Amino acid sequence: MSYIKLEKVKKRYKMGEVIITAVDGVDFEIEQGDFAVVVGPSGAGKTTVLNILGGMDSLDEGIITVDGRDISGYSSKMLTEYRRYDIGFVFQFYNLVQNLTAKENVELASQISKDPLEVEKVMEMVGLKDRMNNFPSQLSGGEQQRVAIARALAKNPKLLLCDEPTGALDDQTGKSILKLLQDTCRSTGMTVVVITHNSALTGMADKIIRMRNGKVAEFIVNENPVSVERIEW
Ligand SMILES: Nc1ncnc2c1ncn2[C@@H]1O[C@H](COP(=O)(O)OP(=O)(O)OP(=O)(O)O)[C@@H](O)[C@H]1O
Repeated sequence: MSYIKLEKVKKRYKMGEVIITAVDGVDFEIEQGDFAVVVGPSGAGKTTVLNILGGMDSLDEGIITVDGRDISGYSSKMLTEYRRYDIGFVFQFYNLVQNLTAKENVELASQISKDPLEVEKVMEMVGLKDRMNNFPSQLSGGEQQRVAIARALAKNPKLLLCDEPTGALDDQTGKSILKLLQDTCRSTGMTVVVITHNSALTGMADKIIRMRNGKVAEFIVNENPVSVERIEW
């Protein structure tokens, strides 16, 4: 049994009289410790899949199993716990609390975890040991994203979900963030799923899920993922 398994997952949104099928029968599997990339054009359904996988949205049909548990059958209370303890999220625009320091932003997450990692260690992991007491406005975009990653990692989640984590960053900074995510995946064995519209990222992934019109257009198992440094943007 795979660590993550989606079977015939469907999600529709009703906009007045119109029904939009955002996810239209999606199947894929990801193993524990995989670095997986979900790639595809705008509107393909990538964010919807990630939100469902992270317990932030419900599905209409299908089954999602994570670590042997059928989360598609979860009540809203169970989903809250799932989000709190099992999932780390990283967003495009960091979503940091502006009047808290970098360290305090990370502590916020570790405080609600059952089995948190040590905050100072995580700050060191993401390369921000010397910037812990800075506020978000005193940090560059790349550094703010490192804080956001530290915040997600500090919870010690089963799954790290990243929605366009480099979308607001220049190419070099984006690469350094991807390197951090890939290194974290390799060194901790954490399962990482990254959404992107940038096909260049596929070379560094173990699993590539290419989406189009709410469906999986292509699923690739990459036996020889390369390091970020070798990716051409
Ligand atoms: N809350 C919502 N209400 C109505 N329609 C929605 C909602 N969320 C997503 N959709 C629609 O579902 C489809 C898939 O959207 P989704 O955001 O998952 O795509 P995406 O691949 O992540 O695109 P992008 O790269 O632009 O973020 C789109 O047509 C979108 O307009």
